[in-house]
Amino acid sequence: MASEPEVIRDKTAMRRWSRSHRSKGKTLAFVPTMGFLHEGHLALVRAAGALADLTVVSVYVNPGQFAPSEDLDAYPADLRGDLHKLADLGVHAVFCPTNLYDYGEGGGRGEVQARRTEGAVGSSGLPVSCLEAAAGDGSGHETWVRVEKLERGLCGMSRPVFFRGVATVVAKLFNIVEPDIAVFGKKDYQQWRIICRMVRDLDFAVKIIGSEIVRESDGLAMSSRNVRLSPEEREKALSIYKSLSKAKYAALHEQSTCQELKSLVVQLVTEAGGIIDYVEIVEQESLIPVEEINRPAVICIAAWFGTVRLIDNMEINP
Ligand SMILES: Nc1ncnc2c1ncn2[C@@H]1O[C@H](COP(=O)(O)OP(=O)(O)OP(=O)(O)O)[C@@H](O)[C@H]1O
Ligand SMILES: CC(C)(CO)[C@@H](O)C(=O)[O-]
Ligand code: BAL
Repeated sequence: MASEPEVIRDKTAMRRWSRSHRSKGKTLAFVPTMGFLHEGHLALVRAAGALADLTVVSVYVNPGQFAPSEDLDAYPADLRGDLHKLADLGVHAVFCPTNLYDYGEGGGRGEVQARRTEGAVGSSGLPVSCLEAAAGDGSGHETWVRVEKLERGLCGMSRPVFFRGVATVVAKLFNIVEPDIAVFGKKDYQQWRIICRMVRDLDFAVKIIGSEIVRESDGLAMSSRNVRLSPEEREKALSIYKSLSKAKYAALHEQSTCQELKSLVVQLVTEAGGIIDYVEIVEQESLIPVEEINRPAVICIAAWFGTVRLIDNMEINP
């Protein structure tokens, strides 16, 4: 039986753990997560395990990437279950920080929720996340990492504080864990590209690996949020995978235009009962919208089923 991972809650202790192993010449692979782990996460952990001597997984639901109107308080959690799964995979340390932001976090998600303000823009006119809402607008944390162009489109349109929150917390986690390698899922395609760009632009000494999307046997992309779908919504949500697959086929075999491909996805998901947030076809690296698929592209979607917003994508390599 694999030994239990060390559970580290304090950021100074995490850095100490990492440095003590690195000083002995060990390499470290890191998988940041928000917990409630499923096979998609575990695939990243296995990939990480094959790439370095030691694997660290973080479990942290980051208030800095949720707007007050979003689903921070509804985000599922099961730390005990997560630790069992990670022990089975031989993970060495699990970082569940309680003091990542030294202020404003108080009792965690409950306290953030209790002091939450409405909307995503504070009195200063600047975007406000649940982290700022909890600390009092304008006080506490004020340094944000922004990947300015890549964060604008796709999920950045409807989640205005999301990517600055993700880039900032990942920068903090990299500074604390000091990994050699970090693994991200391509399910969150824009997030993966943003982290690659941040690492390049800010010279983080971390190699970023993008890991393929893991799907349920019927094609639905695994996501912690799937647990919040009713059985009927779960069935309807399959339209995402089905429509992306049809669009990819049409792109490769029927010379359809991007407009036709996007309309096809919108139509199939809407007919199934989903509410479209966006459907876009973009270049794989720059995420710039394309009119024609004559170079590597990716078709990205976000859609609501009931109160659950799901994202998915499919790469198209002509
Ligand atoms: N189905 C999947 N396939 C591959 N990677 C995944 C999958 N689901 C999540 N990941 C990756 O796991 C990491 C942690 O993601 P996170 O904890 O937010 O899980 P999640 O399932 O994406 O949750 P949600 O979408 O509900 O926020 C991210 O790099 C994400 O891309
Ligand atoms: C990368 C991440 C752990 C940052 O909070 C989160 O956005 C996620 O789980 O994808
Ligand atoms: N997987 C991305 C985390 C989020 O949606 O907040």
